[in-house]
Amino acid sequence: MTARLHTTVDGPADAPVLLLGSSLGTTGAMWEPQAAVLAKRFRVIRYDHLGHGRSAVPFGPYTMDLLGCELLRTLDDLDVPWVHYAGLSLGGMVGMWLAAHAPDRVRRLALLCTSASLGPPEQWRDRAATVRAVGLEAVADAVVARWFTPGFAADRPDVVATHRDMLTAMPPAGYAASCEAIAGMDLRPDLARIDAPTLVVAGADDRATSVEHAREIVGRIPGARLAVVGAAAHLANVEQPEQVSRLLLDHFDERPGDR
Ligand SMILES: O=C(O)CC1=CCC(=O)O1
Repeated sequence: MTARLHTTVDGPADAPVLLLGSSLGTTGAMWEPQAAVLAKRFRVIRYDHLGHGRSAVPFGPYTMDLLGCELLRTLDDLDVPWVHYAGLSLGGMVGMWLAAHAPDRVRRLALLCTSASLGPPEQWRDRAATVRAVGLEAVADAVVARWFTPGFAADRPDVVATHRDMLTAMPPAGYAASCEAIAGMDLRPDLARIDAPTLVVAGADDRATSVEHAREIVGRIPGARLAVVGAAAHLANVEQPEQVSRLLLDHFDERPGDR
């Protein structure tokens, strides 16, 4: 089967690949605040999750295994043997899956505003049912309210509107099927197998995946480090672009002894 994920590529062809995975209800455009600065040092590949943006939208429900296998297939198609990987929220969940199930493909890992188990499952199944029945408008205000702090939302209504538009443009079937992947996810038993050096980043004001979720991941991945970004909600890379870019550049710098 050919890969079904839409990708965009920036940066030098001979630079190490940095693969960026985005949040539920967004596309690779979510990484716009980091793309140019990261592309000076890396070949930056952004992908849209299955069911999102310009990727294929097969029938759901999806699972983390499906999302992860689809990404592996995409790397095979692009002839990319290994990557550095940074993922936010759903992107981080897929990153944990990838680093645990295909350790030879992930050299260094950054997990932002994410969780290894984000219950209760019923809440995700309810959201999926609502979106299938009446579309994304029905959930958009509540979702976007968790993406940004109230102060940022008041200062930058333009940024909020751009991201809200991204969310409501999602194919409802793909968004709903992805909610079901989160409902069925428990990556906690996989985390001890991750051997890629890992940075976990939390937004201090993130109500979707709180600092406690980050601490749980740090506690289970050997050697993982935690960074908490102040004045940031769920889309911390959008709200605090410079801080997050700096954390990623520092973390993905090649170190002596890297595989
Ligand atoms: O959409 C939300 O409520 C927050 C979220 C959970 C996983 C993800 O990618 O976003």
